[in-house]
Amino acid sequence: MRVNYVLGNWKLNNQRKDIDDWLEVFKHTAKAGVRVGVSPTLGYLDYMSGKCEGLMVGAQNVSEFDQGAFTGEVSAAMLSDLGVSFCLVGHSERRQFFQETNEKVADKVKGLLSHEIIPVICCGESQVEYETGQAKEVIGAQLSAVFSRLEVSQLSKVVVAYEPVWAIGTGLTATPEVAQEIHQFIRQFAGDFFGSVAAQSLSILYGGSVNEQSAAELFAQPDIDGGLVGGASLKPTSFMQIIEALS
Ligand SMILES: O=C[C@H](O)COP(=O)(O)O
Repeated sequence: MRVNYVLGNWKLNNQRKDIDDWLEVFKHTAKAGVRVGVSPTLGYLDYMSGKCEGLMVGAQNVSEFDQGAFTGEVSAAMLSDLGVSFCLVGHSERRQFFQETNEKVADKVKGLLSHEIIPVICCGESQVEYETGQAKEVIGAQLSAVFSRLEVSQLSKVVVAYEPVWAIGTGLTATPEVAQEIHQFIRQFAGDFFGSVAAQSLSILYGGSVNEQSAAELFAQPDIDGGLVGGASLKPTSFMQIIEALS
């Protein structure tokens, strides 16, 4: 049985007062097999830690380096020291604006695993790649860089998030059928590397304009194991309804 996740990505939003207001409203009752978390910006990780029972705190990025003269970076060891449970890697905004390559993503995943932080490996195609039928090829290249450096025993310790770039922040959610087709492809692709039994243990989340209206139908798909939620996670009531949709 796979673990299901609903993870919020607050991106470059929410200062202390906003976090206090969010936590005031957000209520969460733990459900078996479901993990819930949010990722504030780096500066507020410590502030968020331990503020809400059953709510994991995650980071949005990590350095591929352990330590040294790398101004402005934060290592996996430091995230672990701050009590971080999961960390996004390879988010399309980092690939697009911060030159995060497939190889860097693979290095980051290795570093996070060595500190027992769950890497949430983001992948997904651009609009042009989607329209020209290249989605699977692009996602395959993104994931093979990571999978080729993992042991089979590590597959259940990572999470993959499929986030079509054209659906992020646009209000254009992929249809449940389109999302399911790609999730099924990702699971088969993992199976080619690690075997089909191991691939069944891989949690694959969908991200891209998930909201309280679209969540239930997406999460009902057999290979969709929850969501990575951006904009809607900033509103605690919406985020709670999205969590409720995962039953
Ligand atoms: O990490 C989250 C994704 O970028 C999705 O963002 P969104 O829900 O605002 O489209």
